[in-house]
Amino acid sequence: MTGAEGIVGEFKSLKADSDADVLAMQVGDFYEFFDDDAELVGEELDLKTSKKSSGGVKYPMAGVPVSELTPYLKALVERGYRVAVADQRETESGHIREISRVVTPGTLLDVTDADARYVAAVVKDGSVYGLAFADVTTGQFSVTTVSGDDARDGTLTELYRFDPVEVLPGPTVREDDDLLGTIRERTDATLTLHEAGAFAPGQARHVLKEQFGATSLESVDIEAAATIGAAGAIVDYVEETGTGLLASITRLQRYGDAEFAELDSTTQRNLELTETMQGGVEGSLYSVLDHTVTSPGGRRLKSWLQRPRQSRDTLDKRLASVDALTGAALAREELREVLGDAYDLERLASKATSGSADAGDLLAVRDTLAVLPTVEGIIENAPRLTDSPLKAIADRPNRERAAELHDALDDALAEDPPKTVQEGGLLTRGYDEELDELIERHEELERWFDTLDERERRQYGLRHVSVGRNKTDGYYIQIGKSAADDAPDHYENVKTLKNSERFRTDELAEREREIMRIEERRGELEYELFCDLREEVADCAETLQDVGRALADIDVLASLAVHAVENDWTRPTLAASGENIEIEAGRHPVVEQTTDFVPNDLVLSTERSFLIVTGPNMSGKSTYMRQTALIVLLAQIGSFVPANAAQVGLVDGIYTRVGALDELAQGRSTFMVEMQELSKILHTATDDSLVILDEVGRGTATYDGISIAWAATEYLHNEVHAKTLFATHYHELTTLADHLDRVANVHVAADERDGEVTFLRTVRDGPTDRSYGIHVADLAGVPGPVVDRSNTVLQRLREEKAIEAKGSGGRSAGTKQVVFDVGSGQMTTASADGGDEDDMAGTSIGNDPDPVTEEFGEEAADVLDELAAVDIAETSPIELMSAVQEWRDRLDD
Ligand SMILES: Nc1ncnc2c1ncn2[C@@H]1O[C@H](COP(=O)(O)OP(=O)(O)OP(=O)(O)O)[C@@H](O)[C@H]1O
Repeated sequence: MTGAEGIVGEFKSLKADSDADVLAMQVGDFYEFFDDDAELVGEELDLKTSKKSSGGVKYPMAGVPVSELTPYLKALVERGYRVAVADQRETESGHIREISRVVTPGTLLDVTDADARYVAAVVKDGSVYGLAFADVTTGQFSVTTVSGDDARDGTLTELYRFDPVEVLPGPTVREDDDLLGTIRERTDATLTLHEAGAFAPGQARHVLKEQFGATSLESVDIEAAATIGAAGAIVDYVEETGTGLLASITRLQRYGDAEFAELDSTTQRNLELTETMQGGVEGSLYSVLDHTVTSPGGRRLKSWLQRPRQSRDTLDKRLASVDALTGAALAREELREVLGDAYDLERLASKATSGSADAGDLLAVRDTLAVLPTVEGIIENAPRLTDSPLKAIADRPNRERAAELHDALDDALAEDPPKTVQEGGLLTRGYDEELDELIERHEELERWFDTLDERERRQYGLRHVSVGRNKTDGYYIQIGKSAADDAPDHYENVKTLKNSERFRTDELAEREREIMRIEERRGELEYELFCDLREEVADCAETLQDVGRALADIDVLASLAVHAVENDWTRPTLAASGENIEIEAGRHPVVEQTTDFVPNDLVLSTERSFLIVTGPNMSGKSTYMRQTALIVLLAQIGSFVPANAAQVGLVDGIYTRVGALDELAQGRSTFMVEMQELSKILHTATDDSLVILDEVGRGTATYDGISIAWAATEYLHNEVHAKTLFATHYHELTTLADHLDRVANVHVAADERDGEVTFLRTVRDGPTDRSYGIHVADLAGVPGPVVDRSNTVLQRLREEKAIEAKGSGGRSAGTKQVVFDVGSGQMTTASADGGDEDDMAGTSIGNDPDPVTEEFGEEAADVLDELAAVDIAETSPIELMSAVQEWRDRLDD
């Protein structure tokens, strides 16, 4: 087949056999795109397209030189396309073209950004979800199983955390439009429908055994079929792309709930861990905390922040290392300087295993391997560091193997190798005997050519003579026009130029043949030797990953130490779950960077586990609550914390409910989101969790809001027992402290003098004595009549309703039945001796209903009875509203 149509036909049939969006087909020295693909590439990459016409049909066509394909591939894949590459191979009967690989977002190796690039698989098996995440650029491969009531949410949280670039949904996930839609919404990932059979547990198990070996698969002990399916599908997929990346995936890591403290995607966003609510990195906790000097270090710090730990042992080790590093300033700075020379070893290992590493990459491997012993030396020379767990981190990798590989690379590689690997110049003298001979002979021949003009001049008395070489003419002797007639007879004229003539001789031709033969052989041999060397590096992938991870850990720990020293942070004391959280002079790690921060104390204990935080707008309630969450989180990644002293009873999860900024864009009402988040917290938090609620109930009518906030407080206090901070402007809620054992009030103080409010930023015990809402409106310049009218309306509203508070679950004998009268601001209580909830509900308010009947009549007494019988926790706000409306109507009659 020749001509455009033949090639286009071949292109189309190869394309039809692949499931790629775009095909790049090699035709000689170019990769060509034809037809629709040419148009797409032309448009997306601004590549010039031309028309090839054949047999009356015109085909759009675009091409890039073979050596320049990579950046185009990368650009296409980053725009979400799957690109198949068909290479041309010479055979005895001509050339054939075959698809050699399919590059996809999750299998793109040539990346420059520091972030991890995960391809994820999600499999659903009834209510159990299996998840697998592979970063082919570093060989990281993690799997987990999510089950239980909130499995779906948990799955989405994991996806949010890993933020994959490509997701392979399993067959049942594909049928779940809702889930698929949410995955699309939550990640920017390309969804790829990989062959359904690959997700089947039997086939998946087989593939995993092939990849990791039967024993290591057993030791990882994955039980859920869904998880096996997800892990197997990824391995199968990566293999199918043909990119040779599979070899970099050397270890299967399973992680489970118990290891990490729960930190759902909402909380990660609310606490602005790795990006701010507005979406930028600047201003996030990560941006403030990051002093790492390598990109793997930065990646590691980010993942620590997203995955706080629960294991005291792990955390104590990290803290001890940070502690040692804070006290060894000189060694710490030396370490950071040396680490600065380290490259991204995990990524380099992947490049080696996929066969795409060039000589520069192998030099980077060598140089990074050299960092390890230097790091060890620094640790050994600093007694504080030697005695810390840092030593064990540096000792973790197989150092002997790493040293051997380093030496092998050092012996082999030339110091300044070319970018391409097929032109020679990659390896040093003394590495290979044959190569040395070739190089020597080559240099001899070069010398012969270099001195040829001089010899010819001398021998034949020639003038204006020089020797040159170019691609078309090869070597030649050039004589200026004026002297060209003097050329000896055996000179064969090969070209006439304007001012000169070019000649060749038999001897020159013979030497030229030899030098070309040598050059070809040298290129081949160097390439072979280089490939062997690259193989050797690939065989050490696991060691390289270990070294890379150890260096990244040390980088993060040193970074945490730097931040602690520069910001006067302190080492927290970790205590068992359930123990107190006590913070002395705590600060907000991000706000303190830009503000003259007023530190505050906090105690959350078993006796005082629920704090209602009140205070005017802008006084610092949110900041106080967030700093508490962040201090706990920092302690649970093994970092020092912004406080004078801190004891952290480890938590099993941090849950937050604060304002939702971006949900409206996703078509859900703000209030709906608020309630969904609250619901999730009430369902999942435990007595070992930390819960932060910021103005829950604000998104709806005031009394609906108060009712919900009231009931949620009771539920968290009575049922969940989580350590909770709840900021509210409903200062009616502050009375709960008098009646729920573990609830206490704190407020952020403000000073009001001569109509001027000064924010003191100091947190004090007790509730605020008054609401400043209208006052703040006044300060903000709201017109006087509106402010005055607001005050009148507020008074009127206060005369309207009464709310009932339940005691500690109503279970224990002698609990109090509490009624808060919003109008008077008074609480009345009634004993519910030994009764269960129903008995209690039946108890009427006040000690004696008769005076009510006497003064207001029977209807009023009935209404009060009904009011007392309402179970707030079980009644929807709407029902409550209509009941109140009905009571009012009855009392008005
Ligand atoms: N302890 C502190 N020291 C210094 N500045 C603080 C402190 N706490 C808060 N601030 C500053 O006050 C500003 C307002 O704080 P924050 O948002 O926490 O108030 P808030 O009481 O939650 O307000 P609102 O009720 O309106 O949501 C913050 O942006 C911060 O700059």
